[in-house]
Amino acid sequence: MAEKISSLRESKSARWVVLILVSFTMMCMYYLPDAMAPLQQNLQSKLHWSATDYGLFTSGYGWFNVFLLMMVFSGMILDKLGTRFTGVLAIGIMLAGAGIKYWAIAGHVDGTYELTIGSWQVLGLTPKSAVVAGLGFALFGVGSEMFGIAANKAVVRWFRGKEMALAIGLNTSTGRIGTALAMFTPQPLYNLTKDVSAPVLLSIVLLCLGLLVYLFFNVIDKRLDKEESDAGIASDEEFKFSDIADIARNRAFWYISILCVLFYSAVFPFIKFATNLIVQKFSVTDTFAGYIPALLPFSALLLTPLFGGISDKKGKGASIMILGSILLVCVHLLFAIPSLNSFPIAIGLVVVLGIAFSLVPSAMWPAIAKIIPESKLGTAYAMTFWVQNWGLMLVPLLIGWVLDKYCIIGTITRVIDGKQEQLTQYNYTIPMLIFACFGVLAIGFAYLLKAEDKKKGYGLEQPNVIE
Ligand SMILES: C[C@H](N)C(=O)N[C@@H](CCCCN)C(=O)O
Repeated sequence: MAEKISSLRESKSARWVVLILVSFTMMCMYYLPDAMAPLQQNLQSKLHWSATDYGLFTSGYGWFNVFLLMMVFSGMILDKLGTRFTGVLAIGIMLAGAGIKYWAIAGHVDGTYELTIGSWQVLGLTPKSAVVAGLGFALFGVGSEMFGIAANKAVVRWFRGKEMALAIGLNTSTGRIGTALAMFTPQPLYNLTKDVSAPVLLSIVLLCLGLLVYLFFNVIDKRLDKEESDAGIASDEEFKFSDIADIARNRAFWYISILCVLFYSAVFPFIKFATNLIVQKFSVTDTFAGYIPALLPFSALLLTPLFGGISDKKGKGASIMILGSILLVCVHLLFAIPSLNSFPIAIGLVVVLGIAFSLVPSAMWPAIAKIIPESKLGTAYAMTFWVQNWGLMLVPLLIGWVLDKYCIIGTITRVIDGKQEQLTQYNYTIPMLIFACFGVLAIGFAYLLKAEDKKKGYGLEQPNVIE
């Protein structure tokens, strides 16, 4: 009997075109989450956001994902309706969220909120603009996470048994281009327009471009479906509720998910505060300070596919996660030392953080595909993202609160757009120690994962490529 194979999937060029299309959309989507980070001080002077308000707005990304279990629904939608429909739906949701965020940051929302439950002051004179922008970001977060799991599943579908980790690495890397652009462009855009919302508008344009490109992917992916059904190859099994229980029973899955929340909690929220940290600690200008954290996605951009390629050929996935977590701790501890304040040190540390940020994701995302069958992969990625979103939601809140409560060291007067503005000065030692603690715990879970792999034989330390 003739072997049932898909010629489209076997075609290297078709696989790589698919990867380019999905990754381009990923890049467009990664611009918005970090686009406000270089403008933290401008948000303080223009919209009167304190560090706590900025932390609240930043935490918005996870609100709906965490509390409304949106990612679990996203995983179900994905496993039931497929990557094409889910991807388009996700981009639509991101566009709606970005629109709300733009409206709030463009200055259409005035006044403050105060919310007290019993003796607990939940919101104390919080600018409405921060809350509404946070709600927009929350909606964007739903779409962004939904797209992330759809993209992962699409890449795994096209690359399983091939260059899977390399492909996931390249896909993640193009996301990093979006993050790097988000760090380089907002200050120049602001200097040009004097408008803090200009980067959000740019993100809306990028999302529309991403949508167009994703529609091209849909055309090719549909051809693969047709080819597989003509060849009698079964399409993915549909989502079942028992999938969640099956995945939740897998100990290795929990080790990866906990490692994921710890590791990413020490990276993404760090990026959100990094420009301000560098302005405050290393005494450089806002514009220049924004360029230093941009080195992080840049180094990750080059190294993630490199490490992905290495783990495809040589394996060692669990060990790579341990090494990445160790580097993460070293970087944050060195950032915490007050006397290390010369800016070449900041550059070096950010580059090393970029290495850590390449090692762990390049091994972590393919590892999930090794321990969970493909039919449940959408749900599994969704569950991991759900755990991770707790960190993405709570950690910025914690850091913003800690900064305002324990780290204020004074105020300075600066002339911004011809006006004298009072800007709060912070010492970032405690936040950096908090980030380092997440890293220490991440190392522990990476070791547990390695031990579990040895016991169960998932092959995390084995190569991915089947020659
Ligand atoms: C924030 C999002 N949930 C996330 O975890 N992003 C990861 C995953 C990338 C996987 C891409 N195929 C990231 O490292 O950006």
